[in-house]
Amino acid sequence: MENVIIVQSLNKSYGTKKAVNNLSFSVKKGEIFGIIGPNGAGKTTTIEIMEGLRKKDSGEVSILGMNPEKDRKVLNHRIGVQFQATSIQKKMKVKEALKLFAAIYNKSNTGDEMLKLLGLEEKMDTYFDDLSGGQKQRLTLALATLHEPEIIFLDEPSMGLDPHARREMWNIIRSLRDNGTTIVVTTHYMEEAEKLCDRVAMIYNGELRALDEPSRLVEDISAHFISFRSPDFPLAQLHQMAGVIKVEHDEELDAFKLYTEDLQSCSYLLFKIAQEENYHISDYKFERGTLDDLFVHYLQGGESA
Ligand SMILES: Nc1ncnc2c1ncn2[C@@H]1O[C@H](COP(=O)(O)OP(=O)(O)OP(=O)(O)O)[C@@H](O)[C@H]1O
Repeated sequence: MENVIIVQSLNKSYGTKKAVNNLSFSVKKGEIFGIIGPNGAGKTTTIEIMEGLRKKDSGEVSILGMNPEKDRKVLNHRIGVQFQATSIQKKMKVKEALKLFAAIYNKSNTGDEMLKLLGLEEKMDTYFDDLSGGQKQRLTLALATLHEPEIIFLDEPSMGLDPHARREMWNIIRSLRDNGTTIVVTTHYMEEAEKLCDRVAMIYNGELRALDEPSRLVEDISAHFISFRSPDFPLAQLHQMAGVIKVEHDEELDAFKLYTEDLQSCSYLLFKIAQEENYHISDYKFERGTLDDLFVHYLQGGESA
């Protein structure tokens, strides 16, 4: 599949703070590409450089074969950027905001189909400030897509939305993708990354830590674990067990989590030791990790992908 975005060895510092550190990735046409990472990881800086809103220090960024710094005017008509709700005037009506953006993009229509999809038809005469959080987010999405861009950049699109509104937002984003639009989305909701994105890049301290389909990322060895309770299994013995990568222990609950490369042989060993030493095990289960687990693993371990 064709790459519509290529980022190569991107660097950006603010004074002595390195916000983006030698970052490289590419985005394929028609995918939902997630950029995930904790607060301050460099997500906004990266997305704003791609949008042409921020200057890079070094590296290459190609958006639809163009340079976002030099070709910004042309690119503005081919990419859509979802602005933060705070950048829209409170006393502007929905229809006025739509007209304004239509004028900016030289479009005569105000995205009627999109408005229907977003459920905003009834809200045309409502002031922006009187919309609910979900409606505001949907309006900013409508404004970003009015000119039918080929790529849409969304910075935390479901921030502040309740779970129902968040799912609605995901459906809208998926339908844009299904119509051939490429979507780049930053999020720090791991569930959003897992359920919405086709591929995710995990960044931390401005560096790429992992990049793959969410389901393949959680296939990562460290994302599998065994959980059980035991009042007497010595923690030190678990640490020494072959194949164990990490042990978590909740003393209050006598609960353990063993992260392992090999669930089967680790389980065999666990029960073998318990049998020989007469330790007690209960509530035993295998668990497949989620992106949340992987995220915590990378943050704690700090290993590179
Ligand atoms: N204009 C700026 N001046 C100085 N430092 C900045 C500026 N913008 C961002 N930073 C710093 O650069 C780092 C990366 O910030 P950035 O906003 O890109 O991260 P982020 O992953 O989007 O974080 P968040 O999820 O909190 O929005 C942070 O340490 C931040 O404090």
